Amino acid sequence: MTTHDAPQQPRALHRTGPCEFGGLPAVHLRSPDGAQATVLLQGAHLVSWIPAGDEEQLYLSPETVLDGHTAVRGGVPVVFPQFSDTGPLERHGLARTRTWTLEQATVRGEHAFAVLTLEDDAETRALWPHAFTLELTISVDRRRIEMELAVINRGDTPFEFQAALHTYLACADVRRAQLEGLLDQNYHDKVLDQPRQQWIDVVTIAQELDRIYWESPRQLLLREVGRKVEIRQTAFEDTVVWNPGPERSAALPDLPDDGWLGMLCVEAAQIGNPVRLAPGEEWTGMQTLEVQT
Ligand SMILES: O=P(O)(O)OC[C@H]1O[C@@H](O)[C@H](O)[C@@H](O)[C@@H]1O
Repeated sequence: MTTHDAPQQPRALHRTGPCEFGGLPAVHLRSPDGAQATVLLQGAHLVSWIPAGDEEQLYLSPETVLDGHTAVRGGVPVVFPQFSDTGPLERHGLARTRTWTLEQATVRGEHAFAVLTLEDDAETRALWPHAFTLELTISVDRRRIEMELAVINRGDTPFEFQAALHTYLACADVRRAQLEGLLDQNYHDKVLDQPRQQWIDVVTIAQELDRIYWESPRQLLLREVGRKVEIRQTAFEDTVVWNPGPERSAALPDLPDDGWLGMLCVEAAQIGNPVRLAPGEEWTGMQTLEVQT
């Protein structure tokens, strides 16, 4: 099935609580002021964020496969415990294709939030032999969304992991968008497979771009005509900026040929220094998006 655009009732009618999205189990959030978000249980994958009085801020490919186990193209995939193909696991790890448990979905004060968890099982231990709990808390209010990923070592030996919140921001036309705030930053250019330094303050997209900015600033700004989105991260040390450009967009089966024009991934990531967690320890990282007026 490739339809994601058919939540079962008009979005405005959804309240905070379990729902379906494209036929899959999901949870919907709606804060008292009307900010909304929808999260699939598969991967704890945020597929929609609509700030109060505004429009959709995330890109979700109309050609993504929604079958409950194939990686979803767009929204916010959770990457864990391996970034991309840097290790032996499936690309971007094992969290995005597994079904998480919805622990809580509620409205408190001005916020609506949901908590989803994933624990190791025989299948994950066969791939990655560690006892862990992941907890993703997503909270919306007004013009802001916060995504907090917690990783807990529940085993009796230490483990190391990489992680990312692989956010696909929607763009009207990415060729006219600017990502600001990365001046002077060192990065690894994955397209050229070379280390580089950012020598102008804005990143613009005209073709494939795939970069890991090391120990990046905590705050960036995506600017388009009539729109500014602030992107903040805490604890995540690195930031990945990715757009497939026209050729890869045409080659990816779950993205329309012109899909690259409508998206820019700005990912809060922990790649260069994998986190080492001793038994019982917990690590928490957060990405916050806020639409500026
Ligand atoms: O197609 P996937 O597995 O979702 O990955 C998408 C992209 O994710 C980015 O994080 C990587 O830097 C890219 O190299 C990769 O192509």
